[in-house]
Amino acid sequence: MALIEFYKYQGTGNDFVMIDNRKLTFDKQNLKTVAKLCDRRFGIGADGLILIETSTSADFEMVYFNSDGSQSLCGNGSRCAVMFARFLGIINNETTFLAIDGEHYAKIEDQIVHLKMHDVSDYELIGTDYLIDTGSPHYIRFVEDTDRIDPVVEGRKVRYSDRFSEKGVNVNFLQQVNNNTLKIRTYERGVENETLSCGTGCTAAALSLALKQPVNSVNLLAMGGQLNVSFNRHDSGFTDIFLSGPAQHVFRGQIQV
Ligand SMILES: N[C@@H](CCC[C@H](N)C(=O)O)C(=O)O
Repeated sequence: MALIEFYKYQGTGNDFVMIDNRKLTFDKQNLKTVAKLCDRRFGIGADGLILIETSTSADFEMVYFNSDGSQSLCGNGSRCAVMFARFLGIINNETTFLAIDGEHYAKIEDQIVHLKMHDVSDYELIGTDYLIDTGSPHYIRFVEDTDRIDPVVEGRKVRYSDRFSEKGVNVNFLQQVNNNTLKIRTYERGVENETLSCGTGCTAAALSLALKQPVNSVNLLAMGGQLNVSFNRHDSGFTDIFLSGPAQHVFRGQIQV
């Protein structure tokens, strides 16, 4: 039995258990422990778990796990990790850190974390839906009214379809509110449920709107709050993509595992 000290953070309702693992005391091969800590009944409860570790090439490394123990890039988790790294005294208001897809720059301004995402040059049109990888793969579907769909039922149809069942995909439902505003609901693989917000999903959503009309800054109204995605559009794709929004400490504690 070990006693683990943790912090709980949330970014627009996407919630994470955060652990300072600079001394490598947390065994990250033990995915059962990851899943247990994220369990909302038998553990702390979270959409994912993040370890902050040291890096030789950047300010720190963020190691992200979905609540089932699988790994990918997490946009909201990255924003929370930046806030946590500042709390730990590793950084001030600007940083370059490592995530599963490589290096990211971020800055904190007035409690808002601006996270630079990698350039996106590729997408696929599937009927009227889009498939865009923003560090994690996102299936995008525009709908009339996001309040009138069940993201779990509809999301699972796509996520477990023949094409995606093996590796999974996140499924986003978008409703266009005005020229540069989208309502969004997301079914996340690895959580296998709707989450209140998904940063890489909001990024993919904003880029998909830009594929339909000229826009370079999009407001995303997620179930757990508001995010903004800004970018430059070129013939070859999208650069200077920033995901911006709040990230907050919720509570801290200790748990026996
Ligand atoms: N909530 C995240 C995305 C986390 C990864 C995703 N579930 C996947 O496995 O692809 C975000 O804010 O980007």
